[in-house]
Amino acid sequence: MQLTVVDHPLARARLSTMRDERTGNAAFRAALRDLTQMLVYEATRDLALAESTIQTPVTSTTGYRLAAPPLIVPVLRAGLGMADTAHGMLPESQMGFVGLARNEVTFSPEAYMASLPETLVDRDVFLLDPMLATGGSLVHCFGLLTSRGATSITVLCALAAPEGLRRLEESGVPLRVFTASIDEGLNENAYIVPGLGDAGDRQFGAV
Ligand SMILES: O=P(O)(O)OC[C@H]1O[C@H](OP(=O)(O)OP(=O)(O)O)[C@H](O)[C@@H]1O
Ligand SMILES: O=c1cc[nH]c(=O)[nH]1
Ligand SMILES: [Mg+2]
Repeated sequence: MQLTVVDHPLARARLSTMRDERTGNAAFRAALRDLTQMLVYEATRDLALAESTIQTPVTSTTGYRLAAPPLIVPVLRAGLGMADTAHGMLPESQMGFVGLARNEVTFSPEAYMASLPETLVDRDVFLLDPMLATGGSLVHCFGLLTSRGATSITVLCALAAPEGLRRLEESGVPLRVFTASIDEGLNENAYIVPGLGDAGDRQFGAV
C-alpha cells in the first residue's frame, strides 16, 4: 500500500474548518470541495498522458490529454461531497456509485446500492470517501471492484485512522491512499479522534 499524506498548508486549513464543530453544513461542504481538489491534484500527478500535435494561434506544438481517465467512485453519502469536484477536474472520467451505511452497533457496512461498470479490467479507479475509520466500508468496496477485475485502486479521503489503514493493508489489495491527515485513532463508537464527527451528517444533516 502506498500512502501519501497531503499536508499542504491549504489542506490543513480546510481540514481545520471541517473539524470545527461551529462549521455549518454549507461551509463544511465548501471546505471538503477545496480539500478534494488538493487530493485529486496529488493523486493524478503520475497519470499517463497521450500526445498529439495542436495548433496555437502562433505555431504548432505538442498537446497533452489524459491517456485513460480513471473511473471515479464516490461512496454514498459522504463521498458525494467530493464527486462533483473530482469530476470537474477529470471531465472525461466516468462515474460509478456505491451506497453504504455503517451499522453503528456492529460498525459493519450495510450495502444499499452499487452502480458500477461490469468490467474494470485495465481501468484505474478513484474511490472517494472523506472518512476511513475501521476500514470496513472501503474493504467492502474493494470486493465490488476487484470482483470486476480492478487492479488499480486509489483511495482519496480527508481523514484516516491508523486502525483503518492497517485494515486496508491487511486486505492485501494493491492500493494507493491519499489522505489529508492520519488521526490519533478510534473511540468506543468507532469514530475518528479528533476527527470531525459524521461526515455525512456534517454535509447533509442527520438521518
Ligand atoms: O471505515 P468505516 O468504519 O467503515 O467508516 C467509514 C464510513 O462511515 C461513513 O459513512 P456512513 O456509514 O456514516 O454513511 P453516510 O455517508 O451515509 O453518513 C464514512 O463516509 C465512511 O463510508
Ligand atoms: O468518525 C467517523 C467515523 C465514521 N464515519 C464518519 O463519518 N465519521
Ligand atoms: Mg454517516
